[in-house]
Amino acid sequence: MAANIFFVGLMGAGKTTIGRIIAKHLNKAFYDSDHEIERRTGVSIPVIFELEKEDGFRKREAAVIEELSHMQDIVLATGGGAVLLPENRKHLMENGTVIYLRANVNELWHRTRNDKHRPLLQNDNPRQRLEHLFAQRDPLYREVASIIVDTGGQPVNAIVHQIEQKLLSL
Ligand SMILES: Nc1ncnc2c1ncn2[C@@H]1O[C@H](COP(=O)(O)OP(=O)(O)O)[C@@H](O)[C@H]1O
Ligand SMILES: O=C(O)C1=C[C@@H](OP(=O)(O)O)[C@@H](O)[C@H](O)C1
Ligand SMILES: [Mg+2]
Repeated sequence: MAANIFFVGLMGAGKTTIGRIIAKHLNKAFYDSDHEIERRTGVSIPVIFELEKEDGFRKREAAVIEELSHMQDIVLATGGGAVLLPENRKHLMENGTVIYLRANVNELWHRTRNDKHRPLLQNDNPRQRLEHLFAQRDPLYREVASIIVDTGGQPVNAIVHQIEQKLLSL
C-alpha cells in the first residue's frame, strides 16, 4: 500500500502547518505542492501568477500533483485549488488517504489576512473571495476526502491529535 496522506482544503485551513507535523510524527517525508513548484521554478507563487496567470500555475500544480501522488509513504499538503482539475482529484483519491481540513470563511480570513503570499486574496475584498471559493470548492473537497476535520476554534495540536486518532481507526 502507498500509505500516503494528502491534505486538501481552502487557503488558511492549515494544510502546510498540520501536514508537516503529521509527517514528522508518522515518520513520513513531507511535501508541499506549492513549495515544490517554487523549488522547481526558482520563483515564488506570486511571481508565477504574475508571469503565467492562474492557468500557468494550475498546469505546474497538476504536473507536481501527478508526480508526488505516485510516491510512497509521504504526507502532501496540496494548494487550496488542487481539487479544481478532475485529474488531480483522481490522482489524490487513488493514491492515498485524503484529509479535508475545514474552517469557516471568517476563520480562514483571519488566518490569511496579513499574508501577501496568496495572489487570489490580494484584492479589495478577500473575505468575499473566500466565500466564493468556499462555495465552489467545498463539494470538491468532500468528493475526494475520506476524513473531514473541522478545524474551527481548535489549536493546531488538538487537530493533529484528532487526525492521528482518525487515521488509527481507518
Ligand atoms: N487551527 C489553527 N488555528 C489557528 N491558526 C492556524 C490553525 N491552523 C493554521 N493556522 C495558521 O494559519 C495560517 C495558514 O496556515 P497554513 O498551514 O499555511 O494553511 P494552508 O496551507 O492550508 O493555506 C498560518 O499562519 C498558520 O499558523
Ligand atoms: O486556493 C488556491 O487556489 C491557492 C492556494 C495556495 O495554497 P494554500 O492553500 O496552501 O494557501 C496556492 O496554491 C495558490 O496561492 C493558490
Ligand atoms: Mg499551504
